[in-house]
Amino acid sequence: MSQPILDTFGRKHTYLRISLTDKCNLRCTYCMPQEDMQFMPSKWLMQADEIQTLAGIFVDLGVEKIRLTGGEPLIRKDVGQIIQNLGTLPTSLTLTTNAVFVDQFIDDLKNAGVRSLNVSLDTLNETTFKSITKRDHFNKTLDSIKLLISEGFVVKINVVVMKGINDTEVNDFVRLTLDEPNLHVRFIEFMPFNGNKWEMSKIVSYNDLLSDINKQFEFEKLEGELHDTAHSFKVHGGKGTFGIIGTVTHPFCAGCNRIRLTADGKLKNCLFDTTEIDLLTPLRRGEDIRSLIYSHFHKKHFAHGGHIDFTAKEAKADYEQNRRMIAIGG
Ligand SMILES: Nc1nc2c(ncn2[C@@H]2O[C@H](COP(=O)(O)OP(=O)(O)OP(=O)(O)O)[C@@H](O)[C@H]2O)c(=O)[nH]1
Ligand SMILES: C[S@@+](CC[C@H](N)C(=O)[O-])C[C@H]1O[C@@H](n2cnc3c(N)ncnc32)[C@H](O)[C@@H]1O
Ligand code: SF4
Ligand code: SF4
Repeated sequence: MSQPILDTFGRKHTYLRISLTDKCNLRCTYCMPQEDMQFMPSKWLMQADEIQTLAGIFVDLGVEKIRLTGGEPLIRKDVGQIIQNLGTLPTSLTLTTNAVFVDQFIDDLKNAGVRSLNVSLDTLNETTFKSITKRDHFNKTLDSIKLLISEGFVVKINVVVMKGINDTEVNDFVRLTLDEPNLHVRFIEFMPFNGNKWEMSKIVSYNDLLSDINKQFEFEKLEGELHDTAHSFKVHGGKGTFGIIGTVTHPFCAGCNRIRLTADGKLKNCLFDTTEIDLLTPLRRGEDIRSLIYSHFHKKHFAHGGHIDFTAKEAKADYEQNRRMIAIGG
């Protein structure tokens, strides 16, 4: 194996998130705020064999876990093949998905050794689902989650909590975990991206979430790893867990091990860093991309592309120039 991907803070980057597309069948307001989005032309996208070659290089540089994301990874026509190809690499493979099309890929997922999927579902109310996602797929999403669990997968539900939208449902989500050992719920603090009308006052903070949950449940904190996005908790007597991803008030940058590859083959060293570099063109030209990868991570900032506090004026200027979440790969 080659040298690992280190930054100047000594963080080792072992977790690769590959975005397969910036397209999606939903229109979640916090992620893709406009209905009429301009998507990347298909010819810009990494092809299945290029994804496999790039992933292989990252595995050689120490990547131990690959997550497919997007946009919606499961709307890509060749996703079944991509999953099967990546399943041959010596890493764990997983996906973050809205799950609407997951029933078509159960065998591909099993054959590729996928054991756990993260599924976005922000509400347990059909009307609220439609107002957040602008689409009518509530029942299909719930059925997909049930199917995944019945097929033996571990499911983590991602809930972006927004004040006045879905914050009254937090304890209903926690209740779902009580009887199901393979179901985990993570509440996420709403983050700012270009055009998503983020304001600090719209987030429900880590502390507020915990005190809300504490009104109905007794729970204990679980041990975790420094690189975990979520702090996890277990309700006394419960079987599953709940977690809080405190992106804004409890950032987890100190343990960051994340590498991002956008659907058009750009390398991002941080979700919020705008200085991405192109890997696809040099790969197509047969050039050595390892040195590009090392040097890009050598320039990585400690947190959030250089800003700890999202409310600072400079941070706002930066996140407004950043890609939308959908085009980064969440
Ligand atoms: N600030 C920040 N937030 C992130 C990052 N990666 C993921 N998130 C947030 O965490 C949420 C959950 O991400 P997932 O795609 O489910 O993956 P994960 O939490 O890294 O995955 P596991 O810990 O493997 O389950 C996302 O929806 C983002 O809101 C990151 O690098 N930085
Ligand atoms: C961009 S989506 C891509 C994968 C897939 N379409 C899905 O929704 O799971 C990945 C994750 O990013 C999260 N996300 C998107 N925009 C966000 C924001 N503004 N703040 C926090 N999380 C966000 C979503 O909730 C989802 O869990
Ligand atoms: S969060 Fe996922 S499902 Fe929702 S618009 Fe973004 S990419 Fe699509
Ligand atoms: S904001 Fe950047 S540094 Fe912090 S955890 Fe996310 S990718 Fe890593």
